[in-house]
This record gives sequence, structure tokens and C-alpha cells, in this order.
Amino acid sequence: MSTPVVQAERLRKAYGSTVAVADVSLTVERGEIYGILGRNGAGKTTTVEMLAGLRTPDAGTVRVLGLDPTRDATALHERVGLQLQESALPDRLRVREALDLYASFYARPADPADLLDLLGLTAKAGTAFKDLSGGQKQRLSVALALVGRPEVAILDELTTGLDPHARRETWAVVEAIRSAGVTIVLVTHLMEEAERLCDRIALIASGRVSAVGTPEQIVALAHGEQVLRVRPDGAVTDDVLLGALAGVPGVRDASVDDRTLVVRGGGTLVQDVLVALDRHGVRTSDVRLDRASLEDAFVSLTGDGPGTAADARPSVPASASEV
Ligand SMILES: Nc1ncnc2c1ncn2[C@@H]1O[C@H](COP(=O)(O)OP(=O)(O)OP(=O)(O)O)[C@@H](O)[C@H]1O
Repeated sequence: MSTPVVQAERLRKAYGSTVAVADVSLTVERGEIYGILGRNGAGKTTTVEMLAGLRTPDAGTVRVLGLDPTRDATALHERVGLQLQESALPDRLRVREALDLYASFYARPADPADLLDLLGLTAKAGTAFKDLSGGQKQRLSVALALVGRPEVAILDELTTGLDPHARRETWAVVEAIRSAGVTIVLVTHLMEEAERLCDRIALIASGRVSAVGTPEQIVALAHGEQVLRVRPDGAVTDDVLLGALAGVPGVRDASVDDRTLVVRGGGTLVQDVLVALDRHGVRTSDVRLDRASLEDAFVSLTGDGPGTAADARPSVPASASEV
């Protein structure tokens, strides 16, 4: 196997008495979109700032493309593209001017016209920064991160504050960048974004990695595969419902919520549960089967309750699933 693009081992970083990153290890392979997922304050930004050489770890080691981001900053500057949260440019600077300016920092920059095209900004080349929409500003910040033709792009909270349409457009851009051969480290607190884009995800909670895997593996790690909801016809007591499931294969967990039986498990769960209920005289015409979501997995693996969504930034639409 080729050398990993990013290899971080046992990273730690504290700000005074606040331990932002307690113990983070991760390995990013060439060509993947690697997600760093966790709620606000989990330590994601501090982690990627150490990967980018902007902060020196208190302990642990980082290698990016085999180099040390702090010691070999000059060599890595050409090879790592960085898009940090809420990047700002002078109001009057026009899109094309910003790209030309950034291109001048590199020996072999990308063609600004190609980048504008890739990011859907060609029609905005002459527009001042202050007149761009939120999504266009984000896409410009990605263009600026890519202008040095990096092998790795680190993108932090890329779609925070964007409406669902702009968010989807930005996701398409991330996929296009990966198709162009760039390895991507994507920081996000949005479940949907991680699930949709990432090949692998590291779940981070309280400065530690609580799980690493493909979105499917993480979901499976937490819960198995299925969540079944059954609403009985007519009045049935909770005891009868739960009693009917005793010893049924595949059932891992069952509860009753507002007269609905919620069963988690795997295998032939639906069939096993419906047969068991029928045997106990419970009739039902309202059955729903969901795959356990990444959000369920997150709660189960990190111990963070769903109420944590209240910590999310207010600019993020409520429709997005947040951690
Ligand atoms: N420069 C700093 N000085 C002091 N504390 C900091 C600093 N930067 C971050 N922290 C604290 O470290 C912890 C981790 O912050 P960090 O920004 O790495 O988390 P995050 O997961 O990226 O969250 P967010 O998405 O909100 O940026 C938080 O408690 C934060 O308040």
C-alpha cells in the first residue's frame, strides 16, 4: 500500500486548561474523501489546524505526504490546499482578481479560468466579494484552496450557513475535486454531508476518536442494520407488546414510544417480529422499517444525546441533521 497522505498519531493539544484534542490518531489514504465529524467544540478544527501546520501539537506526531507540517511548512505549502472556516476577503476584490492574486503565490498554479469553470463561478468572475451569495463565497474559498494544485485539500465546515440548494451544489464540487485526483479531508458537523460525501469518517467527541469507518460500517458498529416501528391496531398494553418479543431472534432492543413499538435489530427482523406479534394476537396495519442512521450511530458511539443539536450554529437550516 502507498504511504498514507495523512498520518496522525496520538495528537494532543490544550489551550490553557481546555483540552481541545485529547488523543486523536487517524490515517487518510490517497484519493479518499475523509470526514472528520463531530459536534461543535469536539476538537475538529484544532485537529486539522495541526494537520495543516498552523498549530504545533503538545504531543503526538503528524505526517502529511510523509513530511512534518511544522518543520516542512514551505515544502507542504505547494502541496496542501487549505480552506478554513469563514474565510474573508476584501469587499471590493473581484473573483478573478482574488484567484490571480492567490495564483501568484505559487510556482505552478492552476489556470484560474479552469477553476472558475469547475466551481461554477465563470459568470461571477467580475463580481466583487461583497456581492457574492454565501454559496458563491464558499465556492470561491474552495477555488483559492485549489489554486496551487494541491495533492490534498483540507476543507473546514464548507457548507455551514448555506441553504440546502447551495449545499448540494457545493457537495457536487467536492466530488468533482476528488475526481480530479485530490485527496480531501472534510471537517463537518452535518451527518447528511458526511454520509453523502465521505468514503470514511472519524467520529470525534471530546477531543477523541470514538469510531472510524465507512458511513455504513459506523452505522453497523452502533446498531446493526434496522429500526422497525409497529403501531398496533386497537389498544394493546406495553407489557403485551414487549412480552411478545421475548426470545425473538434478531431483536436487540425494544421499547414503546407513544403506542408505537420500536424494535432495533438485524437479520429477518420484520418477519420475526410480525410473526411473534401475530402469535400473541396483536394485529397491525402500520409498519415502518428504517435503516439506523448515522445520527443514531453517533449518539450511541459518543454518548452525546440528540439534544446537542441546540449547540449548532443558528445559521444552519433546521432541516439538516446535525450532531
Ligand atoms: N484558540 C483557542 N483558545 C482557547 N480555546 C480554544 C481555541 N480554539 C479552540 N478552543 C477550544 O477548544 C475546544 C475545541 O475547539 P475546536 O474549534 O477544535 O472544535 P471544533 O470541533 O472544530 O468545533 P467548531 O466546529 O465549533 O469549530 C473548544 O472547547 C474550544 O472552545
